[in-house]
Amino acid sequence: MDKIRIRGGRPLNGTITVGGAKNAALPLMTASLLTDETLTLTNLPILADINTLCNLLLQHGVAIHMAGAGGDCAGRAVDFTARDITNTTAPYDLVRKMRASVLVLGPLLARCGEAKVSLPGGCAIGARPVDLHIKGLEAMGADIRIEAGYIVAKAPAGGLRGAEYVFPKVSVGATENLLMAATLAKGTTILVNAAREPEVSDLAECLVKMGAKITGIGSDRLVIEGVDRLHGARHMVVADRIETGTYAMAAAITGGRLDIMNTRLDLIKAAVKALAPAGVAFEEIDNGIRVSRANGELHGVDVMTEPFPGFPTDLQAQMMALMCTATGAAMITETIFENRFMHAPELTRMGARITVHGSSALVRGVERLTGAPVMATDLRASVSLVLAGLAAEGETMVNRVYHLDRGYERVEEKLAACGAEIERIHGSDE
Ligand SMILES: CC(=O)N[C@H]1[C@@H](OP(=O)(O)OP(=O)(O)OC[C@H]2O[C@@H](n3ccc(=O)[nH]c3=O)[C@H](O)[C@@H]2O)O[C@H](CO)[C@@H](O)[C@@H]1O
Ligand SMILES: C=C(OP(=O)(O)O)C(=O)O
Repeated sequence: MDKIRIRGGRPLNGTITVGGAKNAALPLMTASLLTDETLTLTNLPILADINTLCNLLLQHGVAIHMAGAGGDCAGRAVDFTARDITNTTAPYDLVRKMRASVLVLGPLLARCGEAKVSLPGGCAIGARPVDLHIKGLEAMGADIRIEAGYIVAKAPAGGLRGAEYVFPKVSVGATENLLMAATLAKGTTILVNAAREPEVSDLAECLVKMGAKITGIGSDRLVIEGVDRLHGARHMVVADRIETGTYAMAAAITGGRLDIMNTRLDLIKAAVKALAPAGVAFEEIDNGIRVSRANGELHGVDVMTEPFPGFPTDLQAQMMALMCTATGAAMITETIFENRFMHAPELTRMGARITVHGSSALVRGVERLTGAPVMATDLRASVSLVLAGLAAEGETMVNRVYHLDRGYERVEEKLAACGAEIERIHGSDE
């Protein structure tokens, strides 16, 4: 397994380019199942999760080619063509590798009238149930049974029916599954208390380009009028706001200055609302954001994660790392996932003072962190350890960086280009 070695204490200065959002690219890729024409996605990031989903789509019969050329899906612009769906089963050995694979359920049910999708199972940060996906599709007339670890779903003879579904809690994935299913349902679907994340809106905008009839995009009430079929389209994946926020915190934690390009300030409003009082300065520049410390010092601020437009849970671990060396204390409360503080004991190994009480963690700032060998446990925890390593005195070795590769493209290269002393150590696949 690869490791990442960092020698910290150097301010980052330079330019970092942000890729397309992993959490937008994944649902956008599954939307290709809704039409027999070609969906071309541009600004597609090169990530492990993208490749995993490509493998899943290929076994459904989706043809995947570099736009304008043949080949795999490692490029930036990729054609997805589901002319004939030859298999409606998403097997455990692929789904368990990437939970978002469950997003093929709605499209397969809508296009083919059936789907057999492995239950994704939990992951490090929580149980990750899919009951809301199932209940919403049942409201649209689907007959769904759980058999031997699989979701076995069948649409009514005439296809899925439009329905009004009120989400008992906000769910990004369930909103996306139902949104895609509703585009081809008979009649109108109203999704109430729908997720408003920019990645959901990006999916909705792509579906509209494909011929879907959707109103309320960006709100928590989506109205979808089903159509008989969707056609191909070309869509650019929205910038990754989590990558943007991560690199903003990299600038802040090292006391440097970064120009973060191919992204927008409005995508990280909630993060800015928390970081500005902490002493981080943001300036909008052409096609990006300039980030540095406002006046040298960082101050502890309290943060609570919430569904969009609140503070993103996917930036919580990075914020905790930043608060470790801030003056004063910070109370960080995680309201979305039940086990998303696994970075805390690892940061403590680096000298951080963190006390976890249930869904809250109290961080008391220290003068300086010290480098140490640490273990990545999940995607965002891994990058929070990289951030801490950039600021720490001495050497930090981050183990199990396969977690990092799920959602960050060439992170060590991007940081090294801005002055970080960071390198990847390729390990055996033990
Ligand atoms: C690929 C992708 O887009 N992943 C994102 C997506 O995950 P994901 O779509 O899995 O997250 P959800 O928004 O669905 O989860 C929010 C909460 O609802 C719960 N829940 C979810 C579904 C369900 O059927 N039943 C249920 O109880 C979850 O356990 C969690 O506690 O949104 C999360 C919250 O913004 C982000 O952290 C993930 O990065
Ligand atoms: C939790 C995340 O992703 P996933 O839902 O794919 O696990 C994430 O992107 O932080």
